Amino acid sequence: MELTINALAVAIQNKTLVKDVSLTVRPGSFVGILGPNGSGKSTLLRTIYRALAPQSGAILLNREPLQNIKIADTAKQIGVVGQFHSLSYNITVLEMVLLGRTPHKRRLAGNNREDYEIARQSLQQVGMEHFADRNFATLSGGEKQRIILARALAQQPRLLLLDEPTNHLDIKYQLELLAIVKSLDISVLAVLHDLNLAAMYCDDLYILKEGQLIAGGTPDDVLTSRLIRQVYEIDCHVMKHPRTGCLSISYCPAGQERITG
Ligand SMILES: Nc1ncnc2c1ncn2[C@@H]1O[C@H](COP(=O)(O)OP(=O)(O)OP(=O)(O)O)[C@@H](O)[C@H]1O
Repeated sequence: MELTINALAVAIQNKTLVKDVSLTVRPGSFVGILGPNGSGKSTLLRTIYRALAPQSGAILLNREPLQNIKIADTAKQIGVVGQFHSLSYNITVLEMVLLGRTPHKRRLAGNNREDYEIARQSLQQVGMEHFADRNFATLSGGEKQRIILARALAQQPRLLLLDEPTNHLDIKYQLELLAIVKSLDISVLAVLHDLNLAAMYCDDLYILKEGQLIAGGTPDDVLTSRLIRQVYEIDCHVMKHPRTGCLSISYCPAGQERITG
């Protein structure tokens, strides 16, 4: 699925939080949105999944304006993994993942064999199949985050929107989660904070600052020390990782050339 955003503006309480944003997520590509805290990343994502209405501009799915698509149809096509908010529903993990099947079912219809199979496969994809019968509320933050991804996978979306999906995960699971997402043959738009993870997994990156896009392109194009300084007001060293060939960024706190020695 192709996502196109043209000259989008979003305002809340008369304050414009997203200004003139245009970007494209090509079918099957993994696109990252980066930017400092409060730069409008979540606001942009929430507008795409229709939790907020745009002030102006257009959002198109496969060139069809979003407002022409029924909400029930967008629910089938767009999966969302939002920011972690210590969810503690008192249901089993399998029941939580089965909720991902809801947009595909008639109202009040129960889960059928296919729903169970898809839910168990999704649990397997995130390495959590042995947690199926556990009470969701008793999981750790990182375990919950993986189950929420499994729920989105069970939805079998054609576009996945992720808001800081690696929050609460240790580094092994950060890498694993992004590798799972990358291996899916669907379009992904993810808000990320970790520039190194973005460099490793994203095909394209866009950088937001104060609601405006200030750069877009491949990680090699975007993640320059000059741009990182402009956006985050820090010094850094950017090099190619000798094993992965991806950009690798190390940070130098402002005004400190050496911390030890
Ligand atoms: N409902 C709201 N009412 C008023 N201001 C809001 C509302 N939602 C967001 N904002 C403000 O809009 C700005 C952008 O918020 P947003 O959550 O989109 O930023 P973000 O880039 O995702 O930030 P972070 O990296 O900290 O998660 C922030 O200054 C925030 O305080």
